[in-house]
Amino acid sequence: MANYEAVIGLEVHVQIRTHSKMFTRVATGYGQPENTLTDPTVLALPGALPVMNRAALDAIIKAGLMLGCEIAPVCKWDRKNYFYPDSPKNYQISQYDQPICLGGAVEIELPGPARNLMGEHKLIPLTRIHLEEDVGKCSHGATDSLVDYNRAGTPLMEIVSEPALHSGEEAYAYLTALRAAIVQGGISDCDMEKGQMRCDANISIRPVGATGLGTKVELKNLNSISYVRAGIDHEIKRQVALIESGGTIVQETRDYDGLTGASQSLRTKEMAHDYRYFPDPDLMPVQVDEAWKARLRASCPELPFDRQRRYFRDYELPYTLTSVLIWDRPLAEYFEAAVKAGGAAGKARAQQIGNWIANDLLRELKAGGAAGAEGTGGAGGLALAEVKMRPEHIAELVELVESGKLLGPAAKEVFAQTFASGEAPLAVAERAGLLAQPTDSGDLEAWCREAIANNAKAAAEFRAGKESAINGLKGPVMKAARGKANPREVDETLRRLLAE
Ligand SMILES: Nc1ncnc2c1ncn2[C@@H]1O[C@H](COP(=O)(O)OP(=O)(O)OP(=O)(O)O)[C@@H](O)[C@H]1O
Ligand SMILES: [Mg+2]
Ligand SMILES: [Mg+2]
Repeated sequence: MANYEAVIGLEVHVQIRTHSKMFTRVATGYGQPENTLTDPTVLALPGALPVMNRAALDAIIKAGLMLGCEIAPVCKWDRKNYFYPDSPKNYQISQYDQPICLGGAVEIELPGPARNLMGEHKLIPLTRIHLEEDVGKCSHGATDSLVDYNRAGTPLMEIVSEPALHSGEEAYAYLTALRAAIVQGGISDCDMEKGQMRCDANISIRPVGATGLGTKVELKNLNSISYVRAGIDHEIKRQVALIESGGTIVQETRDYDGLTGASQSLRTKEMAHDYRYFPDPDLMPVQVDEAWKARLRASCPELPFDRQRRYFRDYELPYTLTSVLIWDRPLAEYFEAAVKAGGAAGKARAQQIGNWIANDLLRELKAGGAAGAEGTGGAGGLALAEVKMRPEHIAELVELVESGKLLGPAAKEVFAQTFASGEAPLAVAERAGLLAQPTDSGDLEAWCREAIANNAKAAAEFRAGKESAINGLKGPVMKAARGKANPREVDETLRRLLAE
């Protein structure tokens, strides 16, 4: 293994979330009764003609702009000819030599040395992104086969990477980042279980130091990001073992079974299709002008890693907290709304605000039963939009804690009640008697003087410059106050008396 380097390029197919199909107005959908989402165009009845779906074009241009692609001023449609029952037209409309998006890159993060440390970032260059139509679905029985055309004609974008990945781990990071960008851009939900995102991995190996490319093997049917990682690592080992035992790699397509961890050949190069691409005479080329691009550019959200850099810079958030927030756009926007609601103090308290969201709010969301939020592995459970606790409530809660009006356990209780009812934190705390008792300043001063007198050593240490020695005095004061004193007032009073 040490003598070989793996080279991997990924082809990722993503179904664009549109109401209607790519070239006709019949609805798209999943889980409907078989062959109900069809019409003469989908079924390729004689005389039916395709009409482009502008929403699908908008979505792919947006994806291209988010990933830094060049948007071709003119692109065209080609027929990819092959016969298989899942494509009733006998060809698939795709884009061959003039795709709509060229170049671009996906920024990835590899696992860090520890969970709380950021890993290495890399830019994985893209070759192209083009638009095509999805095919139907065949189910093969023992003696017969059935075909369902509901999926046929769904807008599908194919994102092709350069052969620039080198391990299953890198492919995993690439798919994670790509999926987040597409989901956060509102282009697709990328649910792999529903086939909304599918990945083929092209894998070759070469001696370390070589620059040419080895013979590639294409792995198909990788239906989860973890299976892609496992399938690639398995294929790299298989190729190295084959070469080391004196064999040669044949160009072929293999099927990797994520459950058994084994792969088998589906077809070799000799059986590869000759697609006889030619321009589709029924469709005009597409011209994308500056105004069209500008309109979509304005709708592009910030990419997760750009958001993370902004959180480091503006709020000095710790890495672990940012990596909870950035992968789920509604969650990140909720956090930013809470910081904003905190006004001038919000920015300084961004970390406390983030902690309540990442720990307490997410725990409640996950425990909730409603439909998933964004599907990026973030919130899950209850959707953020349905939550009664609003961002301003988090800001108010943090303000109460920071000003010493709410102590730890009481703050948790207020959180639980606000989450359940949507009643504002201050109102909850007042009604339930959870506010820290305003201590009589005379009492507080007396307790503090007593604590200083009874703990002369700690007092002397503090006066000599040992900052932490003050904690040794707070305990006795709190005890005298039966835990009800405002910690900030205790701190201030002790400091004032110690400075006398
Ligand atoms: N020798 C190689 N080793 C690893 N990856 C490769 C190699 N050669 C090409 N690739 C990668 O394989 C992928 C080829 O995808 P592309 O869609 O261009 O062609 P294809 O697989 O022949 O077409 P189809 O869409 O019909 O499957 C790209 O991601 C590319 O980076
Ligand atoms: Mg391809
Ligand atoms: Mg391919």
